[in-house]
Amino acid sequence: MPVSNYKDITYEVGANAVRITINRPEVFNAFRTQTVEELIDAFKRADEEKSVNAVIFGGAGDKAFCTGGDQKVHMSEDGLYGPRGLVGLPIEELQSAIRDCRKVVIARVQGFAIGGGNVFCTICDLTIASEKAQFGQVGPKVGSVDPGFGTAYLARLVGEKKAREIWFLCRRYKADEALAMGLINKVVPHDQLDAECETWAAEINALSPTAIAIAKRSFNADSENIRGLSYLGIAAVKGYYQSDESKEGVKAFNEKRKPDFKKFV
Ligand SMILES: CC(C)(COP(=O)(O)OP(=O)(O)OC[C@H]1O[C@@H](n2cnc3c(N)ncnc32)[C@H](O)[C@@H]1OP(=O)(O)O)[C@@H](O)C(=O)NCCC(=O)NCCSC(=O)CCC(=O)c1ccccc1C(=O)O
Repeated sequence: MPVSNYKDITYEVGANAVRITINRPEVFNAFRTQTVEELIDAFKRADEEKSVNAVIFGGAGDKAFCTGGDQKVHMSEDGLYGPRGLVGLPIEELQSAIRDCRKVVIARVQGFAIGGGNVFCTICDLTIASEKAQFGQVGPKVGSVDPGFGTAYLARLVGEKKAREIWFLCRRYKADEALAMGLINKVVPHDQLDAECETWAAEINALSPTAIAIAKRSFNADSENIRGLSYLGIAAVKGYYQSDESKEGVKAFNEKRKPDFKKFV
């Protein structure tokens, strides 16, 4: 797919990094099938980019990095997002593309990193956040769950107790709390976020690309079993998405009311 055909994202090659940006600020950079397809294409393209060692992955506008799956699109009869992948958008392929990309992927988080957006922060190699950023999971509140990297790998970053708290309470965490729990690498004043990301990318760009690629593969190897778990788990989520219990979560979010899950159990 040529870069000029991207509708939901932008792709730019800078001096120190490729910048991949979700460009759907009107829905807080939530993703739909098209967004995920374009992101897969972009991360594969970045993997081949010879001039830089890093990717800066962000979301357009000031409000959100990414708030996960687009809940307006998810209001479908069959409970799925569309025609591709296990749940109608190939999120499992995108998570793999980010991990398989030989560049250091830096999440640039200026606002909300919620749901699947929080999973992106978990998977990216590094995360740099503005002091205005907020992190959290909403899955069990809106009829969803990530049964792979968003849970099992999250526990490796923040520890089992904290990971369970994140999923079982669905609270929001400020940037300094995310830093303290090990979810992110650095918090900076809002207006210094881009400069900080660029500084990190420039440092990385001075290093050996092959050594970096081997180090990334080696880090990944130790948690590679989670990819298998993820594929099986997301296949199970497909069945859950088709249930009335899950559909109630999506409907309630869109109707701006509290969900009533108990009536479906
Ligand atoms: C981000 C919020 C906390 C912001 O709250 P607030 O400031 O009160 O603003 P709102 O009024 O709620 O939102 C403003 C505006 O934006 C729209 N919006 C926000 N997020 C979304 C979204 N994800 N989809 C569609 N639209 C969104 C909102 O509707 C408002 O628009 P109006 O037109 O003005 O009404 C809060 O908004 C929030 O919590 N958002 C998150 C919503 C959510 O449910 N996200 C999806 C979670 S589930 C998921 O991401 C799974 C996706 C997936 O593909 C997957 C599947 C299976 C396994 C794994 C995965 C995976 O890992 O991704």
